[in-house]
Amino acid sequence: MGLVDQLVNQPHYTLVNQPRENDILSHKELFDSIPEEYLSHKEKYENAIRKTVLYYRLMQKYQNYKEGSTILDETRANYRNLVSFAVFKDYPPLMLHNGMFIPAIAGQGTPEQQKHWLKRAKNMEILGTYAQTELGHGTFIRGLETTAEYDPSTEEFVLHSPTLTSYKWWPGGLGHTVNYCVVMAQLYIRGRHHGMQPFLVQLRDEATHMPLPGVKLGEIGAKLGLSTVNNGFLAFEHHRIPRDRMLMKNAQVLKDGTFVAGPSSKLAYGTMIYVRVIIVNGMANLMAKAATIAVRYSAVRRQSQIKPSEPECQILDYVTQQHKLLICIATSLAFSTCARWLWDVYTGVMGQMESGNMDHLPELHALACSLKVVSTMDVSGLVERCRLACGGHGFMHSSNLPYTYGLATAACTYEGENTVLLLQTARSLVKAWQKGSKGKPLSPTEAYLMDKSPVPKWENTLDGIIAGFRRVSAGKVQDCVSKIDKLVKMGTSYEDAWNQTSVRLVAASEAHSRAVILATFRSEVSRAAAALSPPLSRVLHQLVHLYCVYWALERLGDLLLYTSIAERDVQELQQQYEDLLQKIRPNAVGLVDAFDLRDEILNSTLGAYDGRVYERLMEEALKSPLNAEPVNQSFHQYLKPFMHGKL
Ligand SMILES: CCCCCCCCCC/C=C\CCCC(=O)SCCNC(=O)CCNC(=O)[C@H](O)C(C)(C)COP(=O)(O)OP(=O)(O)OC[C@H]1O[C@@H](n2cnc3c(N)ncnc32)[C@H](O)[C@@H]1OP(=O)(O)O
Ligand SMILES: Cc1cc2nc3c(=O)[nH]c(=O)nc-3n(C[C@H](O)[C@H](O)[C@H](O)COP(=O)(O)OP(=O)(O)OC[C@H]3O[C@@H](n4cnc5c(N)ncnc54)[C@H](O)[C@@H]3O)c2cc1C
Repeated sequence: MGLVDQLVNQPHYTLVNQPRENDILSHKELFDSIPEEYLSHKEKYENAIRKTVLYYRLMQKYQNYKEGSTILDETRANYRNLVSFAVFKDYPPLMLHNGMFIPAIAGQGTPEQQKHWLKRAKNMEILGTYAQTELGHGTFIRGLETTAEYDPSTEEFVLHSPTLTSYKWWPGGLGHTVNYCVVMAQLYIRGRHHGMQPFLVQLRDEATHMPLPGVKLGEIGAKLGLSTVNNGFLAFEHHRIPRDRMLMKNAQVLKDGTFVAGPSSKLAYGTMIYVRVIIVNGMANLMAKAATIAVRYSAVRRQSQIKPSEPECQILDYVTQQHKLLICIATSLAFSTCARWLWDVYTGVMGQMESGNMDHLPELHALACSLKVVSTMDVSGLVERCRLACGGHGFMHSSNLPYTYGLATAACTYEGENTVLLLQTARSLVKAWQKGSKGKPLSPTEAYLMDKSPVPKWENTLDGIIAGFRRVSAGKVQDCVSKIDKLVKMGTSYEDAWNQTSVRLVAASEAHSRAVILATFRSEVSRAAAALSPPLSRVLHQLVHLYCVYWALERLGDLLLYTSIAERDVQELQQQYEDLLQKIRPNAVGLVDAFDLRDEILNSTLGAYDGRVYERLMEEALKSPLNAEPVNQSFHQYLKPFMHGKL
């Protein structure tokens, strides 16, 4: 399928745009008569639960969950991600149920455990989340304090939260929604530590929903965004669970307390790799949504004149507006192509691991970390740019740009804080450099690090730019290795040398990510474009070209340091960039229309297909409860006495 065909015909579109009678979005009871901004914190949550139940009942009715079709395939189709944007401006309270609870069982449970628990979870008979982070630790997993002590006399695990900082803190849906969860806890058997293991724990009575004895639950309070996700806290007071509740696909605990280690202790972290891979595609969706809103609004909004003799122009005709927004279209496509490529890498490595081959897990971990970071970092920044590009109306909740920013920026922190994950990829790059320097073969995505050929003459072509980014990455990695080696030779410990080099390591890791993304975007579009009409192929290649030139101009300093790019090349690149803006401008609206995001999914006064921006802004304004009466009671209660000197 061609690239844009993929956009328009992705499986989720068959679900979302299917004939009316089966169209989830045609059920208007899913939508709010009163904008949720005017609800209280508690009402927002209760309304989200109301819509969640409706939404999942319709999903179960309309979506063809083929028995055996894994949640991974369904989530990959993305329809849940997009359709849920229609029903919930923020994520639903059950985001973690599908996003991590089910994948954790699928990835960490034995076949028997999967058979029993996946069925109940997918039928929504039980609702779950993934509880790893604690009040005191999120990044440093080895520092997590929740314990699971095995008692062979009763064949049970005793879960306990020894300190306030050991309280599980953040898991979505944990506060009041779910009744089960996968808890990551430090396993101890007869006083011996066996690392972090996953446990499937019932938290609430299935009939009364009351917390079970020894389980303390609550929600963590108001946040920047995701106000309906019901992030909560959880503490255990010597809470006992049966032995068969440890998810034992990788490591096992036998009845007598014998611990059987899995092929790698890091397999317990597998759910995080899966989610990082999924997040890249989620970012592509958020970017498509924000770009559609901002580009359509920029085609409707007329402001000021380019020539005094002419009427006010579309703000999209300002080259500065094109500079702000056309990269957003390209970015969405870049991350959706990279997401599919990364998903294929992920499923390939998972398949190899099923047959015991762990060789490619480190490369997958490094790729998942780096692409999760760059996609969340770029999209957060560009969604905010879309908001700013819409002026005052972009600041309205009814534009849906502030909510979209909240969804994007949250992903910079969850599933691995971005700096920490870039350092993980840097760890892989330094190891690759050291390995390659000994003549050992490197993984496909890191092999370029060993290109010792002389720096070639710079070329202002896609090949030239991609090769340039690889030179930057290799050069940065080499500088990091040299600095670390130099510090160690001066007597600094490796760990301190690593820390003192960490700013450069993060930059090297980002450079590597950009080299991977540019190369993947370019090759995936070239492959897809072959099946497309020449005009469509041309505009997609223009977007790839724009994306590569944009990032070359954004990273000029690095290119000047590590390649032979010269001043005249830079002048030419800048001109290429401006020419591309001019070429793409006529197709800008058509390109965002090709994302095919229905009005219900955009949920935006500025981005609706009919362009009735001003009428929609006024319609939304009149929904404010304050507009129900001409004089608010506070005038008589406070202002009038105050203004008359009586308060
Ligand atoms: C719109 C966007 C969304 C779209 C839809 C999304 C749908 C999904 C819904 C869910 C969304 C949100 C909910 C968020 C849920 C969470 O946040 S869950 C909690 C997430 N927490 C983390 O990610 C913690 C981050 N910390 C870590 O991963 C580790 O602590 C860290 C890697 C930072 C360090 O681990 P250490 O134990 O200190 O290990 P090191 O010594 O650094 O490394 C040891 C070796 O292990 C390898 N490693 C580390 N992690 C992994 C892994 N995950 N998989 C495989 N291998 C791993 C590492 O490379 C080292 O290997 P080496 O020794 O170099 O060979
Ligand atoms: C919206 C949202 C939803 C979430 N949902 C869940 C969930 O469902 N389940 C769950 O288990 N967790 C969840 N989390 C928690 C999330 O996974 C953690 O917040 C994340 O892993 C970061 O850990 P932390 O908050 O402890 O930050 P820290 O790790 O304390 O980071 C704070 C700062 O310290 C820096 N830092 C930390 N370690 C290092 C290091 N080694 N080197 C350099 N710098 C470092 C970081 O870069 C950062 O700048 C969620 C978080 C958010 C925001």
